[in-house]
Amino acid sequence: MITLRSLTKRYGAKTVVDDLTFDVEPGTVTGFLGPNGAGKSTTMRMVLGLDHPTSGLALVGGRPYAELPHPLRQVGALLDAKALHPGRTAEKNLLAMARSNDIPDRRVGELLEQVGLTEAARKRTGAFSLGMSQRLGIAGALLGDPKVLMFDEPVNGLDPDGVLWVRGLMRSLAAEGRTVLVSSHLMSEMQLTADRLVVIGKGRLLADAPIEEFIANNSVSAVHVRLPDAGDRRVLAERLRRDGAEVELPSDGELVVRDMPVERVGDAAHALGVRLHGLSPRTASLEQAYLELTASAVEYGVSERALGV
Ligand SMILES: Nc1ncnc2c1ncn2[C@@H]1O[C@H](COP(=O)(O)OP(=O)(O)OP(=O)(O)O)[C@@H](O)[C@H]1O
Repeated sequence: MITLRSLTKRYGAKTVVDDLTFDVEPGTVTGFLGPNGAGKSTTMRMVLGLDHPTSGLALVGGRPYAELPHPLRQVGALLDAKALHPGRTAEKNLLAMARSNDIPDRRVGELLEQVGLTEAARKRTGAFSLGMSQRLGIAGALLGDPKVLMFDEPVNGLDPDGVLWVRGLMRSLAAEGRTVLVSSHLMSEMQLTADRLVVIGKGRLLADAPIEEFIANNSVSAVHVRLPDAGDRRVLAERLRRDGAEVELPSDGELVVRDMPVERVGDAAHALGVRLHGLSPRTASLEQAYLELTASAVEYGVSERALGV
């Protein structure tokens, strides 16, 4: 378990992590999201004792990182895939990590195999592609068989096969009861991987919720109705508006209904005797919900004019 309590980090006058309080629970994959510069990496660095909090606490299994006797056996992390010794081989990089934490040498071979790097074991990591470095970084995180894992953008640079592999790995680590915190800007990937989301913006906590609840709370879902008859369309729209729904008529033969569950829309159509060709509830994607929530917390955004909207 990772525990943050009023965690705060200031650089000069700038507060980059601002009073963060949340728990990352075992047995789940928790997605850690936020716009560029929101403070995700700084938060992870504080959990790993690489940055010191200005105030507040960052604990792993109830203790600060500095008090963990064999830290790699308690918490594994991939923060920067290129933070390897470039002149050393993949195997030597992992061996150095293993020996400094009393981890048996045999784990190195096991991990290289698990991440698909057995054939590159004796290559210097300076010549590795970003994807290979990511795999080696993941091997390093898993080396001590830790209960807590943190991955900063783990699919960055991976091919589709690699992305699929990371997704399966995160899910299986959580299924083994481990605590998994993973940051990514790829919303579609997060929607497939995470159980829970923690979202921050400008260092502050914006949301901490199960993924379905997050989407429901931060987006508008709608019911799309298709009707062949224009008269029926008007009659149904009027009735639904009277019953409190917000109704749009975006194109011929279609109604978009908000603020009303699909069952009530269907019942209203039935009561009026109007003929339907389609009735479908549409839920917003995680991406839509995320953009809605973080719109005002984007620090390094592109103006609407530049986007041509
Ligand atoms: N050593 C430092 N000195 C001064 N400012 C820093 C330092 N490290 C980070 N920052 C600032 O802290 C803020 C948060 O950065 P951080 O890398 O934690 O964000 P992030 O959410 O991980 O962003 P990204 O998604 O772009 O990786 C940024 O404004 C960054 O410029």
